[in-house]
Amino acid sequence: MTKHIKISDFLKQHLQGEHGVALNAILSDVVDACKKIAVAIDKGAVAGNMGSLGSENVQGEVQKALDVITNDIFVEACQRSGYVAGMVSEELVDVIDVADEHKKNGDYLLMFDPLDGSSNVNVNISVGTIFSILKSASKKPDLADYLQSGAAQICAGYALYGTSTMLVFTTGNGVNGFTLDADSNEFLLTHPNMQIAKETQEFAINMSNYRFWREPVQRYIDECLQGEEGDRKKDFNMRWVASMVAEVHRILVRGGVFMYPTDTKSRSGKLRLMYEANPMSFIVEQAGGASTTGSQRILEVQPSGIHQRVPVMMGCKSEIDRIAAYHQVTAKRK
Ligand SMILES: O=P(O)(O)OC[C@H]1O[C@](O)(COP(=O)(O)O)[C@@H](O)[C@@H]1O
Ligand SMILES: [Mg+2]
Ligand SMILES: [Mg+2]
Repeated sequence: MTKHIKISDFLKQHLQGEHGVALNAILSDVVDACKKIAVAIDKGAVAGNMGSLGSENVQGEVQKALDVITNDIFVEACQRSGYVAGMVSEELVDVIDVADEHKKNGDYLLMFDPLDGSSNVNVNISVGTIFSILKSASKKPDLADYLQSGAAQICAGYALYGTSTMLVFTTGNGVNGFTLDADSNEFLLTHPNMQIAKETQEFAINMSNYRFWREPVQRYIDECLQGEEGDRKKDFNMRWVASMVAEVHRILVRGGVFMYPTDTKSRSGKLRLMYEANPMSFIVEQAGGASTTGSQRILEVQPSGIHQRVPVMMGCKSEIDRIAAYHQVTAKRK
């Protein structure tokens, strides 16, 4: 059997330089949180974790019990290192100020979606956790410290609770994937230097929104559907898991594009910039892919709010360039 490197050894070996010590400590806490979340999800109905609560989150979405449980696990675990000054969670309206006694060297910010794809949780389909780390200008961050573009991220990653539990992350030096070994309860490096395939014949989009999309998105999908008989001269396959983490992971492993564009029902898009689109865009770009709103590289979007939404198209670079070009054609015509 191949001997895989443990994530703790990988962090020690690879995280050096300005942020090395802090990232090592923060990521160790993230690893711990994701292991605990995996257990909570795994226990499922046995622990009574699978229902909906009466409450709504900041996005007006009905909260599942696991949305709240996973949020609490993440917040609790990730203030231990002493390096995190504040956090933003999909599940909480306001920023989370980390108490002073936990802020030894706390000038890093952690944005996260504790449970991505939560509509899949009680039908036993893969879900995930997404996180992004920024450096704060101050140990007592104000709103402006949080509102940095995705290009400023120093680390981003996700955990996927699927057929295996995996942790995938980047610190701006490629993308590495680790699988949780149930025997040792350690994440082991199984997917070094993940790269997105240069060509693809697979797209992921919620087709039920077709009639609400703008013209460039309809054009791109129409051409995929025309297959061999159309301009693309090849057949395309489609997937839609409805968990962004699972879709992006599939794209890292076997290629493709993922799209949640703006449409006439949700004019700003559905996905959240700071803890969904930005971290996934950083990972996708680091794996050789691309990511756009249609008119702008996602990592260059200047946030105006911590829960801001954004249209998202990401994956295989040549396909994303094509989609962006279709948006330009429409924009020029106006
Ligand atoms: O149900 P829809 O409209 O297809 O949306 C699916 C999308 O919504 C999300 O589930 C949003 O994530 P949350 O579960 O964290 O709200 C994405 O993961 C996924 O791509
Ligand atoms: Mg999500
Ligand atoms: Mg969520």
